[in-house]
Amino acid sequence: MLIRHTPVLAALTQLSCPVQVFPHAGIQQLTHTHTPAASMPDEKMDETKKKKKKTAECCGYPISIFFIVVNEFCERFSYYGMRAVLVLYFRYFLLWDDDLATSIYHAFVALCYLTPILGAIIADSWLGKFKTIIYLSIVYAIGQVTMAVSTIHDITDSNRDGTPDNFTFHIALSMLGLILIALGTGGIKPCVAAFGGDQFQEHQSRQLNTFFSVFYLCINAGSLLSTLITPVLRAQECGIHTQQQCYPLAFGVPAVLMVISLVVFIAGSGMYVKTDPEGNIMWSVCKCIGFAIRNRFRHRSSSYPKREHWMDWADEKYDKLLIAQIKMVLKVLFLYIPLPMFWTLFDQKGSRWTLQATTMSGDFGGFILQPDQMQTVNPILILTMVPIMDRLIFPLIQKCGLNFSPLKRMTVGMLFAATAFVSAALVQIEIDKTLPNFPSSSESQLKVVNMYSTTLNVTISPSEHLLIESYGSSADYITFDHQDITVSLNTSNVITKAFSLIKGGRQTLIIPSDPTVMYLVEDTKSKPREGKNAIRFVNGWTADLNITNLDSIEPSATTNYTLVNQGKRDFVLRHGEQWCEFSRKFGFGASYTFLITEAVFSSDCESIVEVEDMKPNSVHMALQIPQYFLITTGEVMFSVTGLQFSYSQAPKNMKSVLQAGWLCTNAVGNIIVLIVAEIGKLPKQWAEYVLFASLLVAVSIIFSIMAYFYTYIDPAEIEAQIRKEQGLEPEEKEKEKETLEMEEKDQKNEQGVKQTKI
Ligand SMILES: N[C@@H](Cc1ccccc1)C(=O)N[C@@H](Cc1ccccc1)C(=O)O
Repeated sequence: MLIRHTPVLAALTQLSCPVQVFPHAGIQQLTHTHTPAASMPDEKMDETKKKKKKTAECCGYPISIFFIVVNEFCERFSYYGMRAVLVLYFRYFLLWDDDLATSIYHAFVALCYLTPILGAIIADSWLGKFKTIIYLSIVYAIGQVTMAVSTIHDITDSNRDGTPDNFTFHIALSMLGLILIALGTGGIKPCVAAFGGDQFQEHQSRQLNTFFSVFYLCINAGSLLSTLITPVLRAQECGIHTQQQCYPLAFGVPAVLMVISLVVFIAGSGMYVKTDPEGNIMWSVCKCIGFAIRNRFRHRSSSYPKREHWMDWADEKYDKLLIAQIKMVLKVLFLYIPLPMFWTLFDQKGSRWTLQATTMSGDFGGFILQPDQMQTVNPILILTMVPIMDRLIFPLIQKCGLNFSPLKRMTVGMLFAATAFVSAALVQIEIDKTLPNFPSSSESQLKVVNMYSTTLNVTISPSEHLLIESYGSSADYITFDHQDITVSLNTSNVITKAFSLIKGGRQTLIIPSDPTVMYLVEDTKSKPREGKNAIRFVNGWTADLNITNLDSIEPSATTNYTLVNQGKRDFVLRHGEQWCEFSRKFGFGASYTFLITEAVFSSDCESIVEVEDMKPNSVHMALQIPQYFLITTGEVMFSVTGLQFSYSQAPKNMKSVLQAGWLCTNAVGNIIVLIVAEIGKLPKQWAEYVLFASLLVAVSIIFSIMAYFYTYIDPAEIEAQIRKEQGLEPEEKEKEKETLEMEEKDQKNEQGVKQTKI
């Protein structure tokens, strides 16, 4: 176990404070007869006692915890539910393009994890955690309601055509809503976990650790339910004048959940242990750090004796306790420097891994999984793995006599995340084997479709000779390293035509019933998005046709691609009184051209020919389960432990600040994802996965070295000890300060300063 006896710890052990191992947390904690309250002034101690008496317990847990975990469940439902439909709202309601929609989405997520700093400062320096949670939850709920209102298209749809008439209004309102939500969700995030921790008393350290696991379970139960429910709500149709996708319901339910979350939190108000902030702590911290730096600079000459820690240069002016607390926080924040790399990998499961899933098959026999639904595997695994880890794995490791301290757990968590990316790379290699051979930027690809009544001999200069039967196509795309081609058809007389192909593109040459008007159409050159199928029709019938959900199609013409979902789809082809129904079952990620023959109506649509432009995805989405399993194991070891660690190692008055520091590592991780996406990618996706895995292994090695030198502390014990020391030596301290002030004036330093290291 990593514990080093610093002077204070040594002093503490001498003061009959036996060191006891709390195996569950893996942190050495100090049992103490001197509680922080014991060294407080009498009135303050009475107040604390009063507060502690009030906390009712159930099975060893404070009852107030119930309100906090329910509050967290509702809040996470609200947050993840809103997030699940946000990009679709940008894309299909505000009609933004893909790039703008995803950039604003990621910027919003990054903002949500930057605002915790603001919430923590407000809580620890000004309002206290309880009031901060209440006020910022109100801001959050207002944001959610604003967002829901912004999605009601009828507000500005004065001509009742089903689309909003004033987009500026909807954009402005939704941006205001999102800013309020980011302020609210981020602001309360560091406070809720820390406030939950504050409810526990000295004798409940085991329950305190279980609390963080239960807290994490509630987060994931809330997020799982909402990511399943809100997309279903969105898919409903609603509206006053015209029926549209029901965004108001999809955003409205999260808004209601946020209001419930606030009400539940307020309902528990009489039961909470509320710790008031000890003045403007953040301002004092900044001033103290500033003074230490300035003072160190002033005494840079070698004639001044060195001090153990650079913060000790604030000793002349600032309280020993404050200096010790700052040292504790800085030590942990320093340790956090490598952590964003974990989140950089973790957050890619929402982007890169979902994209990977779009190139796979989600047919699980009894049910179909859409690519973006694969993400729900994470909270499902969390719900099963946290109890297994807590009840089985960690106790087992402990029984084997292995020391699995929090920082070791976090390192192992990082390594799990790295192996998850190796697994993703292996899956990618399998997928790449099945992907079509798309043209490089200098190549062009061509396919030929024959809608002529007889088999045709097609020559594409200089050397391609094809024999294509009527209503048939060339076997696959032909790749050219030049763009200009000449096509010759051997009909009753030879027809020759020159074409210029698109560089880096895929095209089909359509030879209609009148071959002299043969023409090129552009094909998709990537897998259709979201695992959908791209389909189009070529009309070989003699007159205009109407096809369900497509525009009318002229004879010999080709429709644009339409995206259809997996499963059985029906199309009705109609011309005047004549019609027939055409059904096809689709898989994932394929592309087809359907050739409508002259006999379409007489054959009851049976004669329609299917040309497969791109094969359906064949690698199964189940292959992603190992990588999800590995990253979730990593998350349980890294994230749940990090949450506990940030609470346990923070001084009492800076718990929210350290929680915010922890959340900031996630914000930085998200920003790294954005930068990497912008800077560009490696040519092969699997190579990028391996690169990320290697980077995380390197970072985890650095982290384990830093962790080796970290000393676990019990902040409450140290604070109590310093308070005690201060209480015993006020005069001595006063004298020391006076001497040092004089010394500063004379610009002489003949006397060293006694230092205390935490
Ligand atoms: N496992 C995630 C929740 C999740 C739900 C659905 C899809 C993906 C993820 C989780 O527990 N998140 C926690 C902790 C966290 C994780 C990342 C960044 C900040 C916090 C949460 O509080 O949301």
